Amino acid sequence: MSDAKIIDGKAFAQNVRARVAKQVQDLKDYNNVTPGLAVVLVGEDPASQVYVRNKVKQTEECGMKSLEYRRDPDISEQELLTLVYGLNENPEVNGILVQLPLPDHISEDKVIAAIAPEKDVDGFHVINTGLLATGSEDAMVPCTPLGCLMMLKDFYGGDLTGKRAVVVGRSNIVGKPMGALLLNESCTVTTVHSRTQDIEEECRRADILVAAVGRPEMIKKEWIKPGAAVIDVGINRIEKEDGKTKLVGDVAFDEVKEVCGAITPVPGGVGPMTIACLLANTVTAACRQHKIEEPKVD
Ligand SMILES: Nc1nc(=O)c2c([nH]1)NC[C@@H]1CN(c3ccc(C(=O)N[C@@H](CCC(=O)O)C(=O)O)cc3)C=[N+]21
Repeated sequence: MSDAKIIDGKAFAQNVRARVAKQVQDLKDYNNVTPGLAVVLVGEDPASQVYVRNKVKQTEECGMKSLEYRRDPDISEQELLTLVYGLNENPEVNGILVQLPLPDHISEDKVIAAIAPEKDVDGFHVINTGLLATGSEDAMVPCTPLGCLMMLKDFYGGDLTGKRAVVVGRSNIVGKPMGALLLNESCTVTTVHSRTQDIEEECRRADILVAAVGRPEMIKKEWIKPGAAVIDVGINRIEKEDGKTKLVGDVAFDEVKEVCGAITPVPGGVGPMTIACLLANTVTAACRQHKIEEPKVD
């Protein structure tokens, strides 16, 4: 069997961002609109800081306005809600992202529910979840699943009809919306999780396997149907023998790439696509708010 295609998420994301930059330029030139993305970061989690810095940098590189709101971890829930309400009303802000997780004393559900659904570029609001579940084009689609879908469609030449898709993990931010998206693409979708009886056997049936559980290198070669497309959403920091840390996915990349047809690496796979899709969603949101015909995202 020929070697698996290593899907270059970094290059793919660069393409998406170039397209977004062009759309932003058109919005400025023809509609006098500059899309704006507000990112809210509570606390000082170093990993979150890195993501936020990347988001801000790439937002600006695409020609959009970036607004950053950093708050101390002891901010009250009410204060955070008030900040979100203000962003809902701010006409310069087309997209709002509140970086998760939030400190324990703040209800993530309440904060997400406070975001105006049309500015919810994460696609976490129940209005958007519901629109996605009912197959509506109007849904804001969560960035990570959207990025995964774009890479899968590219690999399969646009059509996923009839493929057996197995999603490993049932989180609200990845697993569930990923399953809904693949179902909307007419895949036969199975979601497996920690209570599934024989995960390995379920996975072996998959033409498309999306791993989003947060368990380092859990998915082994024997779990893979030869030729399958494997999308690795996991980002796990593990310690090497020499004491240094490295990033690995939920998939045992080196062995799985021997049997699968295509695979995304970690880093350089899904992660960069997540940010690119956030920028694409912000353009979509800006178009909808200004009643401008929106560009196709995938
Ligand atoms: N409301 C909200 N929306 C999010 O989308 C969100 C969030 N909260 N909280 C945190 C997670 C995490 N996340 C990542 C995005 C890009 C990379 C990324 O680009 N990773 C690089 C590697 C980065 C590194 O070296 O650490 C890669 O995979 O190649 C990683 C993680 C978005 N998140």
